[in-house]
Amino acid sequence: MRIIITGGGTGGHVYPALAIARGLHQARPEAELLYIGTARGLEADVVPRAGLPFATITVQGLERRRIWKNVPALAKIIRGLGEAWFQVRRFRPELVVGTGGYVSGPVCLAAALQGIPVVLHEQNAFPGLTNRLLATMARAVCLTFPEAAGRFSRRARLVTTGLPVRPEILRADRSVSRQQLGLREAQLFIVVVGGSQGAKSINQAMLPVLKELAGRPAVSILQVTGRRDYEVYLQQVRERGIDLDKYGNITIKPYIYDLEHALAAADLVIGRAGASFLAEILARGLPSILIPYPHAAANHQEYNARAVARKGAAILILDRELKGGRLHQAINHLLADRGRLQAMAAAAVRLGRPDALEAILEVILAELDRSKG
Ligand SMILES: CC(=O)N[C@H]1[C@@H](OP(=O)(O)OP(=O)(O)OC[C@H]2O[C@@H](n3ccc(=O)[nH]c3=O)[C@H](O)[C@@H]2O)O[C@H](CO)[C@@H](O)[C@@H]1O
Repeated sequence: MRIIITGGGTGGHVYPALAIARGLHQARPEAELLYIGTARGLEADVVPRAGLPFATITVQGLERRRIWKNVPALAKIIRGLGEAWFQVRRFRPELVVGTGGYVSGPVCLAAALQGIPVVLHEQNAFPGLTNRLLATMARAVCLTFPEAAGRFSRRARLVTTGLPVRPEILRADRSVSRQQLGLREAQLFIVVVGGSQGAKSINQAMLPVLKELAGRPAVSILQVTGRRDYEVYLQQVRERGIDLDKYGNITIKPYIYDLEHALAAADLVIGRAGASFLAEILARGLPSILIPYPHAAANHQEYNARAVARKGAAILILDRELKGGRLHQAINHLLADRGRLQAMAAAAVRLGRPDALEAILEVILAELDRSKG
């Protein structure tokens, strides 16, 4: 059995693709996999590292608003399609899985035109352009958020599966993690993560919160600032007279590699609304305050956050509202209303899809069986 996986550019497309590749490898150890990406995207680094055979094609992004601007790039688009056509012909896969990003466009199109079944995965509540264009050619589109459905053609076959979360996040044990982090039973643990790059605006909005909660025995805070802002932020914390060593209930870090322990121990999460991060906190049933990154493509993080907030699992604050002290208010509100926090956690449990990978594999394997039969 041969399967092509494609998707790339950023981690948001590459990591779900890798998770699906690993799942397929486990479910069908005999399957031969080939990952097709670009030489410039993150996939060129992480896919070979993960030990997967990797091939590249040339791609050219499409201009979304001014369609005529794509004309000069036409030669490159045609070249990419030719390369994709050749790779698909040569490998002769039984199925192609696309997780979005420009590169998956020509690969999935070439496969569909050669009569090879295609299954797509969409990570966001506002679907990406490539997946929207490919949807009707695909046998199935696996959605993370059911809210994305309205943006696809009615002819597309949509299945809500969720987004695969790394196994460490699902496995981490709450009491072990709390013990490791030195948290007391009754202490409310707040984890603040501004996305993998950090978020300056969230850091700034946290300063008055840290000032108020420093030394409060009932609360502990872990704040991840992002590497870029870390040193400057520590300086700002000191300037506010917050002595981290003296109080001991606030920890500030530039980045954490073992986020699974922090999430396993957490009672409340504050963060951006990237699809992976949301899938992680929902899979752990965590209530959250979400502040979508306002410059994400098509403002998709706001759509993600709204989908979660509408179901009662999160409080949504827009980045531009941070200056007015909304974050501080929301935190105080939740600290005073544990019932609300519990209700939000229950809503998060209902939304979480710890079985997302299995659900996606089920769709893929059913398509493989169908095309054989
Ligand atoms: C800025 C932007 O456009 N981001 C997009 C990108 O997200 P991208 O994948 O970059 O970011 P996400 O927020 O979805 O995930 C961040 C990842 O970093 C990890 N982490 C973060 C901080 C830390 O200290 N340690 C750590 O391990 C988190 O566990 C998570 O797995 O693709 C996603 C899927 O298309 C989109 O939904 C996001 O909006």
